[in-house]
Amino acid sequence: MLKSEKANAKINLVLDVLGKRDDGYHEISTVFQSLDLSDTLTFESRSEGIGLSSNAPALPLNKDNLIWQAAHLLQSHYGVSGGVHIHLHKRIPVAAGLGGGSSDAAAALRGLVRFWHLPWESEVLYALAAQLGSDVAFCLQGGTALGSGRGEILQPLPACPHFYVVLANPGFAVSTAKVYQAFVPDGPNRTGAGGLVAALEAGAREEVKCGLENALERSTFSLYPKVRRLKERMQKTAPSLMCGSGPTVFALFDTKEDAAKLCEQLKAEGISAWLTETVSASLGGGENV
Ligand SMILES: C[C@@](CO)(OP(=O)(O)O)[C@H](O)COP(=O)(O)OP(=O)(O)OC[C@H]1O[C@@H](n2ccc(N)nc2=O)[C@H](O)[C@@H]1O
Ligand SMILES: Nc1ncnc2c1ncn2[C@@H]1O[C@H](COP(=O)(O)OP(=O)(O)O)[C@@H](O)[C@H]1O
Repeated sequence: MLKSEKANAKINLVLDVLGKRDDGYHEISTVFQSLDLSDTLTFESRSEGIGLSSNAPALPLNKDNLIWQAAHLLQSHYGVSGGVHIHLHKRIPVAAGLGGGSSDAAAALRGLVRFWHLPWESEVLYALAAQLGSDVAFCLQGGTALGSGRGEILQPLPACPHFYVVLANPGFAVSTAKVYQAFVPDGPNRTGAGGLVAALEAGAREEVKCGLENALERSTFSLYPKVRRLKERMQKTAPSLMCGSGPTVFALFDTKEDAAKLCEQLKAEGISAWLTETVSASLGGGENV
């Protein structure tokens, strides 16, 4: 029997960079939010090893793929003797600030726990997630959460009010490591995550829109001025922010009609755009197919 698992994209409603650590990572404070836009992983039994296939030609189908790494970590930790073939149906743009690779890795962990009939041991899974990448722990749970440390320490937050979300991508990939490297602190005047957390606690949707902030924008904008122009274009219509390390920009809408209108306008201007929406926790959507 084939089994499948959804891997949802994420955005950061706030991303504050607090400083550089001795291990080379940056200490951050971020509000993660899952989106409905997702990849799908399908699992099929095989006698040994880990096989990968995908509809995305540019992605590695070997140990460089985060799905392979997640499967390998789980197999080794629990001494699983059988193998698996995993097909990735990619819809989330790659290296776009939407956490696609991290979410695929988290979906591989969730899906393979069921597929191999392993126990759901949260401590083990979150430790494996943190080894795979800073965003993988959030992608394991999804919904709305406050991330600290390098992003892997999570605190639950009230679910974000529902928004339709337009994503626009300028058509090139951005290296997360390069963006963090280019980060220069901007002094003590940062708002940080506090305002947005308060807005979520009050369920105040207008305050959520006003609280959007991403400290990595300056680095990415200086490396890729086209991303700044894309944000300025979107900001004319709705509250907008760069996703993670970029270069995708998102805009928040109350109505599907208004979101669809911007999405169509962007496409008419030759910009890749998607219409999606925020989703609350309980990710996975695993099913037998
Ligand atoms: C910027 C964010 C915001 O959610 O997302 P993306 O733009 O990648 O989606 C994350 O912090 C990215 O997390 P993730 O993509 O998992 O990064 P990792 O694989 O752990 O790290 C890639 C590289 O980014 C840098 N890095 C990452 C996280 C962090 N807190 N500080 C860092 O300096 C390090 O140079 C690291 O080698
Ligand atoms: N399953 C995967 N899906 C996407 N990217 C992957 C995957 N496995 C490894 N990668 C690598 O991870 C890097 C970051 O991709 P991605 O997670 O999509 O972006 P971001 O970190 O900007 O959210 C890319 O360079 C890509 O080659």
